[in-house]
Amino acid sequence: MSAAEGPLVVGVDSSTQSTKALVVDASTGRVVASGQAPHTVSSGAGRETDPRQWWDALREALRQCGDAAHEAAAVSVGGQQHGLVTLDGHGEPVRPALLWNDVRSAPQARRLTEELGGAKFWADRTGSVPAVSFTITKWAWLAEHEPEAVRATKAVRLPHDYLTERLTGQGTTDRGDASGTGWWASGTEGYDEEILAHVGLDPALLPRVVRPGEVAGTVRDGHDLPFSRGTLVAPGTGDNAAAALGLGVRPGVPVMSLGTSGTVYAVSRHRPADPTGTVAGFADAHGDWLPLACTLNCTLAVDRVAALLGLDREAVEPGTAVTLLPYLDGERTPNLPNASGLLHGLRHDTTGGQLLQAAYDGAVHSLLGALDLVLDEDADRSEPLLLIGGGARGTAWQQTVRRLSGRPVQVPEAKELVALGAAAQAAGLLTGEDPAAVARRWDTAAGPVLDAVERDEETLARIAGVLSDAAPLLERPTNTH
Ligand SMILES: Nc1ncnc2c1ncn2[C@@H]1O[C@H](COP(=O)(O)OP(=O)(O)O)[C@@H](O)[C@H]1O
Ligand SMILES: O=C(CO)[C@@H](O)[C@H](O)COP(=O)(O)O
Repeated sequence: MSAAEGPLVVGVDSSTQSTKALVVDASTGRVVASGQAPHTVSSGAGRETDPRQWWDALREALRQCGDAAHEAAAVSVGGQQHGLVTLDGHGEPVRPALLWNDVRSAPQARRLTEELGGAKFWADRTGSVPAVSFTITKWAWLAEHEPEAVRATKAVRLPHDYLTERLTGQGTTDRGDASGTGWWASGTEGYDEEILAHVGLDPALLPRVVRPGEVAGTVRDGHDLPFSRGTLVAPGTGDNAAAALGLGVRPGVPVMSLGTSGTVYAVSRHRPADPTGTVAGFADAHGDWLPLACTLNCTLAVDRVAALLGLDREAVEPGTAVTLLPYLDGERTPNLPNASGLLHGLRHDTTGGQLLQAAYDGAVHSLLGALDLVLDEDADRSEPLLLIGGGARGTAWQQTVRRLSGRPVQVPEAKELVALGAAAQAAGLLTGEDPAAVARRWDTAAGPVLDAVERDEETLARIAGVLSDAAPLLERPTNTH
């Protein structure tokens, strides 16, 4: 390995299934070392992870990076959005974190929306109508189901805040991740005291919101990570905002991420406020906005269908007339938290490969339905769709997105765009540059462009028809939720 040209920085992606760490040369963007370690998510009715697993996974991922991590001059943590981390007076978790894909708080999401002036009030005030993923719905669920846990809580954090605080000893967050809580007012860019009072959450329990470009703190003594005391710690952010930074996207460029969650988003200069709730009006980590739509069922759901069929995930076959709505975890886009998977149109001659293709089609249909809504009106519709996340490696995913979007699709060669975005934020702290400009200098979005093909309108219309006709079934709770 050749010597680095500039200082080294560390970028972390603590996402739902695993933690990834990259040591990056701040001058060139070259990844000098990397590591990855898994965490577990509970199954059954809820989705929970003990936050201490994230710390242990971070330690293991950094161990895999070897000596390079010791030399880092700055570090930044990107993390899965929305998770509710409740800490006691010693900074220890009161209980496991409730994750973004835990749908038990669906009644609380509905109730909160109604109690405080309806969907338009929420969209105007916070940028988003609270969906089942949002932190505020989880806090309301906890208050109702485990009041003793709420009483024991002395600090409320998001996943990336938890890790950053263990590094610095200070409770901080950033505008990107704060905008996914439901208690951050996007108009004033501060905590919304009326909303907090409504859910009985003392603002003193919340972290300080660090501004873009500001230092969150420095690495403290007494931790078990390979950083030196005094290493700069950047604000960090939610994983989607980190990936937007990591791609250096300019307003109007659409991104689709295929991971545990599926997301579509674009940077915008305008503060979003969609009262239908399809688009979440998040802030980005940069000072702009990140209108975004998110599905709960993406790579894990399609991989599950492949496993049930005993097929490799690439063993798709064309010509399907089957519709598979892969809502194995309930769904958020469309807003059907009680839904389960639904299959329609099965015939004697349907093959396993066609069923698998139907699962891909169903997952991608949900995301594409929201794509136009996250883009500003004046966005250039011929701009390639940037495809990222673990699923973007798969040919079946790439071809499905291409066929159903009718757009050119660009697949960046860089694999870990969330961790790269965090690294760009850390590098920006050292050099005083805009982190998105750092990422553009690193050329992180470079990769092959698959030309546009004619959009498969027939499949899109068939799926939309089944979705609409099956609405009462999809709204009905099943006995597993
Ligand atoms: N070569 C591949 N083809 C298709 N899917 C893949 C491939 N490699 C990984 N994946 C999928 O990527 C997912 C993990 O993506 P990732 O973006 O790391 O998830 P998350 O950030 O949500 O933890 C896995 O669920 C797996 O199904
Ligand atoms: O809830 C959302 C976005 O609103 C998810 O995108 C989470 O941020 C989880 O991300 P991954 O672990 O799938 O990357």
